[in-house]
Amino acid sequence: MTRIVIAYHSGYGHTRKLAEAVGEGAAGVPGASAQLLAVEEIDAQGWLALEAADAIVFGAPTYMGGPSAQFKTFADASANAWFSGLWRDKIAGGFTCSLSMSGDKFSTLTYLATLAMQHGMVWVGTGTMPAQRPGAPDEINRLGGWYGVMAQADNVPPEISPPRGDIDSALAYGRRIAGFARRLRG
Ligand SMILES: Cc1cc2nc3c(=O)[nH]c(=O)nc-3n(C[C@H](O)[C@H](O)[C@H](O)COP(=O)(O)O)c2cc1C
Repeated sequence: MTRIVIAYHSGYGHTRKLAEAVGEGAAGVPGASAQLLAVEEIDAQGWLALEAADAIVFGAPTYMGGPSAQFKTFADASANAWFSGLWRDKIAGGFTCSLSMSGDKFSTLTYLATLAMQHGMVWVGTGTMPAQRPGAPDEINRLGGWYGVMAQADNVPPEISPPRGDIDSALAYGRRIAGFARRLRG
């Protein structure tokens, strides 16, 4: 079984919707399993799950132009795994959600990729074609993100926003990550 762990923080539930979709997409690939890990609650079991993973997908909301402080606390704590090379050669990816269409989401994604590179992981982008109608709420990759999944949520409950297109983007990304993990890690 190829193991995909989605290590995410979500303050108000919007990024969690993406985490769930990435997990659903990944778990739908034959031979793959997915586990969601809320990084602000991580314990010894959680660190072991990350160590055993074939792929880790990082998710954080964009707060003040970067990943949330809770995610950064987790990233800093991952220095222990870094010292021993525990995440080396694992597949990696990332996603973020913010209020504005841009909102400096790219800054968050580049940070997540940098974290993966520091750990010696292999980053996988979305590989998605641009939306036919950019910005349309039901379109996959409506915001044109290739580094990782970009989502936008209005200031409403997560059941309403981010819209279908962003959820579908996260589903497709989960499938892509699991596919790579299957091929490269077995
Ligand atoms: C402290 C804070 C900082 C934020 N900074 C940004 C920002 O830089 N860009 C943006 O577009 N939205 C920003 N937002 C809005 C959030 O990114 C947005 O509400 C997102 O959907 C929250 O995701 P979550 O529910 O997973 O926490 C900020 C929200 C908070 C609470």
